[in-house]
Amino acid sequence: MVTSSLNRQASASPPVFQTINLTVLGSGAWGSALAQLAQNNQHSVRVWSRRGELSLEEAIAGADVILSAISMKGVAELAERLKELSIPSQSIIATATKGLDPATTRTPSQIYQAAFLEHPIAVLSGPNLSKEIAQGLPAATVIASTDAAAAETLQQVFSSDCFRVYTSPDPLGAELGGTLKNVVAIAVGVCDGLGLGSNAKSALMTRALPEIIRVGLHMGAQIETFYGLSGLGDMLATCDSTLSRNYRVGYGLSQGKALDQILAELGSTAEGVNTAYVLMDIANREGIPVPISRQVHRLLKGSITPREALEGLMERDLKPESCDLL
Ligand SMILES: NC(=O)C1=CN([C@@H]2O[C@H](COP(=O)(O)OP(=O)(O)OC[C@H]3O[C@@H](n4cnc5c(N)ncnc54)[C@H](OP(=O)(O)O)[C@@H]3O)[C@@H](O)[C@H]2O)C=CC1
Ligand SMILES: O=C(CO)COP(=O)(O)O
Repeated sequence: MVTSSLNRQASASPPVFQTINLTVLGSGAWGSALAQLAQNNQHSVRVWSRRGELSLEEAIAGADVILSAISMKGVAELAERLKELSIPSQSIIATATKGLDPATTRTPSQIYQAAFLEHPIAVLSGPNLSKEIAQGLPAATVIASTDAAAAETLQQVFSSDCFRVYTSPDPLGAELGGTLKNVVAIAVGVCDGLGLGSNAKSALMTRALPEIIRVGLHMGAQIETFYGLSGLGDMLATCDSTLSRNYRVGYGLSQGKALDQILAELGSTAEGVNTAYVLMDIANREGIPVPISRQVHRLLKGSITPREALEGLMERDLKPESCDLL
């Protein structure tokens, strides 16, 4: 197994990296783009999909890094299946999924950490619309882990002259920034679809950030992470792009389309829908104010119209702007 300490020569010399055996779980848009990035760096990459020919056991055999990039709905079951296989404790388990588990309200990294107490766990999260990455357009991301060596190993697996990878010690913060902004992207899609203008859009995103931070701090994340690439950065990318599936969900709702129809037309994962429901479970349970996400949740449930969602936000009690983060 390779760890970053093994990969590097003495500090005076330039780093020398070894080939890593990487298994990517999930051959969707994101899993495929990440596999390609690692392959471009000459790492040895296997991709597993539940519909593919490789068994899970075959796919992970000898892997230094196992990167899960499947939709949230499969994560808990996949973690259980992986637990049944004997994975050496040096193997890094990483996740690139942006979602929350409805049954436990856990993040993917929390699910993997609970299943693999001895393994280094890492999160890959950032402003990374997969289509742009697959086209080789420049981008940056964050690999976060409490195990610095694991984060550095993954940093070298994916870094290239068009993909700049930063490390962070806050996996939960990196993951929550990427996850919770999907709900905001739905709101912004509605805002654009209703033609509410740039002032409204800017206000929505800016007011959504303390909302995300409030939840993040409550769950144990670090505040500075939310001002970085995996927080603000990902919110800007997702809310500003028609490539975002979550944005397109909001846009479709603003045009009077039914949620089922929008999701069927998308044909791929829009995690913000499930996340809005789980987020409301957390916010209600813990008493965390999340007014924007609450309106998105009501809209997704069909309890209010897009216009009513907007009115609900504009008619709230007047208050100072100062960010009441806790
Ligand atoms: N696309 C993007 O730009 C980015 C996506 N992400 C996140 O990555 C995750 C995957 O997104 P993306 O690849 O785009 O989505 P896709 O819809 O393109 O692919 C989803 C993948 O998950 C697999 N999957 C779904 N359910 C299960 C299950 N129960 N068990 C095993 N595998 C399952 C699918 O397998 P099958 O094909 O067999 O259905 C498919 O490989 C999401 O959480 C998303 O938020 C994060 C950053 C960027
Ligand atoms: O997370 C993403 C960009 O960082 C992808 O956004 P969508 O899932 O909304 O397409």
